[in-house]
Amino acid sequence: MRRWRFSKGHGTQNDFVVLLDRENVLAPSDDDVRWLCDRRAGIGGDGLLRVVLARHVPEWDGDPGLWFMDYRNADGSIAQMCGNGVRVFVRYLLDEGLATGPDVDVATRAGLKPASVLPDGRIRVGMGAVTVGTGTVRVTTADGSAYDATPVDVGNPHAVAFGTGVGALDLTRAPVWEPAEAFPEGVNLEFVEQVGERHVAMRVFERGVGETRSCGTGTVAVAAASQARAGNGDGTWTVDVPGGRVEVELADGNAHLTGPAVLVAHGEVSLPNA
Ligand SMILES: N[C@@H](CCC[C@H](N)C(=O)O)C(=O)O
Repeated sequence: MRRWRFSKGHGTQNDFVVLLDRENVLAPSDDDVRWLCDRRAGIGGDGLLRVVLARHVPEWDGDPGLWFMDYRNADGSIAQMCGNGVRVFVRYLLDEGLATGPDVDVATRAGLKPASVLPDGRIRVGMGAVTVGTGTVRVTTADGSAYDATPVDVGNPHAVAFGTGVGALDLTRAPVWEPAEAFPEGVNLEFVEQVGERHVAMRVFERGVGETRSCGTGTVAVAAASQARAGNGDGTWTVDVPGGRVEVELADGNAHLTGPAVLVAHGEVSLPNA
């Protein structure tokens, strides 16, 4: 029987199982990830955050003394980056005494992410470069509604669809995009509604998960695509998601994401036999 210590946390209700694996010995399989993230059979989460020392991660060529965020989607797939996850990861490091704040650097597959805990408790993360693509893809939701969507790279792939009120969207099944070759490894799909000046609301259908209550990289994609579309100069965007609100600062092609991060449970889980 494998018994693992875990924590559970969320950032604007994008929720994660957190596993401390300092010396890289746990090796969760795809099935393990799916089971841990299963809301009925396991603990439940949109993804898994494995906390491992960066020196054990061959693809990391930076400071080996940092903590590496090994992020996995609920279906077991690996993603480059998770904007809400990195805040929860920082909260975990601080609460467990694995780092000292208020500034904490996190190693990720999308590079080094510097984070700071703000006086109000929210966490601000340097997300790095955000690139709004040219052209559009056509995204069709379950009820047959079709939207033009702008590709955006936030380290992981996104497509941001405009021209919809988010309340009535049908995300009960996965939307499809055309041409399919635009995103051979899948894509996170955001749907945006303008709320006010530099203020938008969105819903998201995440690659490897399904509809989630929030997606941090998605909020950055939405802010960048909205800014490009409006022809605005750099500035700070408020992004409302079903699970709360975040702020995205855009400057010179780079983004900072600020939002809450909380841990809600700690325990021990007995995994089914492999
Ligand atoms: N929820 C995350 C994004 C997680 C990864 C994504 N599903 C992908 O496969 O790229 C966020 O907060 O950014």
